[in-house]
Amino acid sequence: MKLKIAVLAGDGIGPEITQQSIKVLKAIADRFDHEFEFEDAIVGAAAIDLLDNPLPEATLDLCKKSNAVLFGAIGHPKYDNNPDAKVRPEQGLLKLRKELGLFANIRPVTTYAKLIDQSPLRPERIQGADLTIFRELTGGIYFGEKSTSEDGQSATDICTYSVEEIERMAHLAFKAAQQRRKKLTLVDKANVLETSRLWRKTVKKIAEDYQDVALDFLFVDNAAMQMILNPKQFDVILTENMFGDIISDEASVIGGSIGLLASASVGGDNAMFEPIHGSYPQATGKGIANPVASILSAAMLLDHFGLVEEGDVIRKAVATSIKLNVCTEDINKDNPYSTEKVGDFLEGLISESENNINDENLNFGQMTII
Ligand SMILES: NC(=O)c1ccc[n+]([C@@H]2O[C@H](COP(=O)([O-])OP(=O)(O)OC[C@H]3O[C@@H](n4cnc5c(N)ncnc54)[C@H](O)[C@@H]3O)[C@@H](O)[C@H]2O)c1
Ligand SMILES: CC(C)[C@H](C(=O)O)[C@@H](O)C(=O)O
Ligand SMILES: [Mg+2]
Repeated sequence: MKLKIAVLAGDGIGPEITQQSIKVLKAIADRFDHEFEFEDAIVGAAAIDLLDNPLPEATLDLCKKSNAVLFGAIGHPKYDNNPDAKVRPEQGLLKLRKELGLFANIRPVTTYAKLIDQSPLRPERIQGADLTIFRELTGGIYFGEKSTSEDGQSATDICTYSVEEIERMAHLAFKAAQQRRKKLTLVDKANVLETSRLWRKTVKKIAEDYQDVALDFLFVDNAAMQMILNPKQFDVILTENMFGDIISDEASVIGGSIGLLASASVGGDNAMFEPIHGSYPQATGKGIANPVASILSAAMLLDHFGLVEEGDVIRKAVATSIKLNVCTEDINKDNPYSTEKVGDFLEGLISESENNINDENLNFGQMTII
C-alpha cells in the first residue's frame, strides 16, 4: 500500500519519540512491501517561534493532502506559565483537529503482565483491564465562545453540543462496543449540565439501534473514582471532550505509564495518530521519554488503513520489549534503555523476516479497528 504521512513532530519530546515511530513504520514498509512517504511540517511552539503561527497554512495544507498525520506533541513552559499569551501552541493542535474534522479520539488502555506490579494500583484490581475511551474531540467547552471581561475580573468558556455531534460519536462508540465486550458506559455530568442531559437523551435513543450492547451511565466524578477502584468494569467509555481528556490521563495509571497510551483521531477524510501525553518538557533531549505511545499510535494508523496484521506486528514487538524489559525509565527504573535504543530494538524485532516474536501470554487487549 502507498501512504503519504505528514509528520508533525512538534515540541519538547515530540521529535525524539516520533523519530522512533518513523523507524518502526519504515521497518514495516520494508517487511510488507509497502510504500510510506513521510513529509515533515512545523506545528506548536516551534511554529510560533518561526512564523508566529502555531498551525501555519503550509502545515495544514500538507495534512489535508496526506493520507494520515503522525503527530508528536506540542507545548512549551514559556506559554504554560504565561496566561496572558494570546498565541499558544495548543491552538495549533485544536485548529488542526477542527480543520481536519477529527471529531472522535480513540484511546485504548490495556495492561501488560510485566508491568502489573509497577502500577500504584493493586495487581488484582488491574490485571486484565482492557478498555477504550471514545472522547469527542471537536466540540464542547474547548471550542465554545471564550471571553474575558474588560476589567479582567471575570472570564467565560461556553460548552455547546448539538444532537448531530453526539450522534456521530455515539454510533462509532456503539460499533466499537459490538466488536468488543458489548458494553458501553456514557460518562457525563447529567445531574448538573444541560449539555450532559442532551448527551444522555441522545445516546439512549441511539442505543435502540444497538440492542446487543449494554448501555450504562456514570457521572464523571464517580467515573474518575471507578477508574482506579475497578477499571475491569469498563469496556467502551463514551464521553465529551474535556471529561475524556481528564479520565484518559487518569486511566494511564492502570497500564503503568502515560508513555504507553496511544490514540487515533478520526472522523473526516483525514486521520491523525498521536500519543495522549504532552511534550514532557523536562525530558526534552535527555533520551528518557518513552516512545511506545507514539509507536502504538503508528500501529493504530496501520489498523486504520486495514493493515491490521502489520499493526499486530508492532503491538507484538512492543509486548516483547516490555516482557524483556527493554524499556525507558518510566517503566524500567533499574536498567533503563534510552528512547532511541527502545526504537532500535523494536525496529530490529520487526525487521526480522522470520519474526520469532513469541506471543504466548501476551495481552494487547481487544483492539478496536477503526
Ligand atoms: N497532545 C499534545 O500535544 C499534548 C497533550 C498534553 C499536554 N500537552 C502540553 O504538553 C506540555 C506539558 O504538559 P504536562 O506536563 O501537563 O503533560 P505531559 O503529558 O507532557 O507530562 C506529564 C507527565 O507525564 C509523564 N510523561 C509524559 N510523556 C511521557 C513519555 N513519553 N514517557 C514517559 N513519561 C511521560 C511525565 O512524568 C510527565 O511529567 C504543556 O504545554 C501541555 O499543554 C500537549
Ligand atoms: C494539549 C491539549 C490541547 C490536548 C487536549 O486537551 O486535547 C491534550 O491534553 C491531549 O490530551 O491531547
Ligand atoms: Mg490531555
